[in-house]
Amino acid sequence: MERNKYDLELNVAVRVVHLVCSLCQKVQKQLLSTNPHQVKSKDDDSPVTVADWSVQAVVSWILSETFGRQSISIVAEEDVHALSKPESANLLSMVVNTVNECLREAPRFGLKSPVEVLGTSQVLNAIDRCKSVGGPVGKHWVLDPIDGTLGFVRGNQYAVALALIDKGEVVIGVLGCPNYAMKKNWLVNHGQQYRVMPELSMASPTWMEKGCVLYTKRGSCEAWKQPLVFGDTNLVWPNSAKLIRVSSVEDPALATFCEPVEEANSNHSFTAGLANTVGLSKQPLRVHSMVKYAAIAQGDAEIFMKFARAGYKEKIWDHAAGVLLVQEAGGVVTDAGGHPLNFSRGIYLEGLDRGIVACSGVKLHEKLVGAVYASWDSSNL
Ligand SMILES: Nc1ncnc2c1ncn2[C@@H]1O[C@H](COP(=O)(O)OS(=O)(=O)O)[C@@H](OP(=O)(O)O)[C@H]1O
Ligand SMILES: [Mg+2]
Repeated sequence: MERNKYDLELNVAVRVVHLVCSLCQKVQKQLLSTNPHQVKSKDDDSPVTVADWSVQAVVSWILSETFGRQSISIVAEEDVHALSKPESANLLSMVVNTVNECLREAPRFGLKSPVEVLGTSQVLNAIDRCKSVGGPVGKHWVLDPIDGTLGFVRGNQYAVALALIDKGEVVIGVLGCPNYAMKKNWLVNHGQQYRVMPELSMASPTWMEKGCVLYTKRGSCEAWKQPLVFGDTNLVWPNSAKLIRVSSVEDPALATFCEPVEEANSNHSFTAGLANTVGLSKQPLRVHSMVKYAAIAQGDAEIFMKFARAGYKEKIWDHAAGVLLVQEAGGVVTDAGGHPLNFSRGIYLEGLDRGIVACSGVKLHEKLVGAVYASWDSSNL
């Protein structure tokens, strides 16, 4: 690949993810301290919040202004259906305010603010513009505005995930992880601490001072991590970017394996069986969102496995950014049959064989895929 190809796209994507991470932190703090009405249920009963819609509106507006509203293609998780209902009027006005507050801060992140405050219809249009269905031709931005919404409303881990697909391949991956500090024990402990001592945690000046943005470009064999910026600080490139790399642990007994928190999203007993077969001896690290991919990319964990129930189709926005980050940081990600994930077939990972196995190295990966072959027929999946 040409050396500077996608540099502009990557630069804008990293900046906008920083910008919306600051939005998310503010909304999560408010949500936990005061306002449960900011959470709404979607038709499938999963939660969606002011932050999901606001992040989508901000990212859509910035990308459209930068790359051209007419030509841009964005595939994103949220639609305007629930937000446009008459009973959602308050929520909609909160979203419009949140979007404008956030966009006012854009220059601090090296991005353009709108000349005038955005009105309700402009915000709804920005959210609604993200209805592209992707595919094998052309460029498509792929956004999960809040991945791990359950984690977000619980005061725990979540991620903002932005990727660019070109001709069916993921070429840029950016993951904002506002609650992922520099140490992996935050992954396990911080949600509990937050719930046990909410006032203390929020009063602490260091409470907000955590979180990072990871990013990479296809073929670079490099992945980077920047800390979030706080207060009135400007984002000045390269913002203390550090190279990240997967762990070199190959011994299953020393490996940490991550999986979804909710049994409904991945079969915990099947993965426990695989863990036993290959000799993983640590308890699984159950973490919400694509932070699981982030943990592998930066060497805090070695394995991520997800086996959804039969019939569930994985969506591209839940994986694109994280998969590229793990791969460019030196890891391996495939479906459970050992085949690469296919991001060229629309909004779903069509043809996915059983589940997803992401590892820091080939040896662990081979063992796990082999264990799936050996145990699948006797499982009830
Ligand atoms: N039934 C079912 N099976 C498998 N996967 C599902 C299912 N329902 C939802 N999802 C998708 O899983 C995303 C959340 O994944 P997590 O790993 O964060 O799950 S968990 O909260 O830790 O259990 C979640 O992403 P967000 O909606 O962005 O949070 C969904 O896209
Ligand atoms: Mg998601």
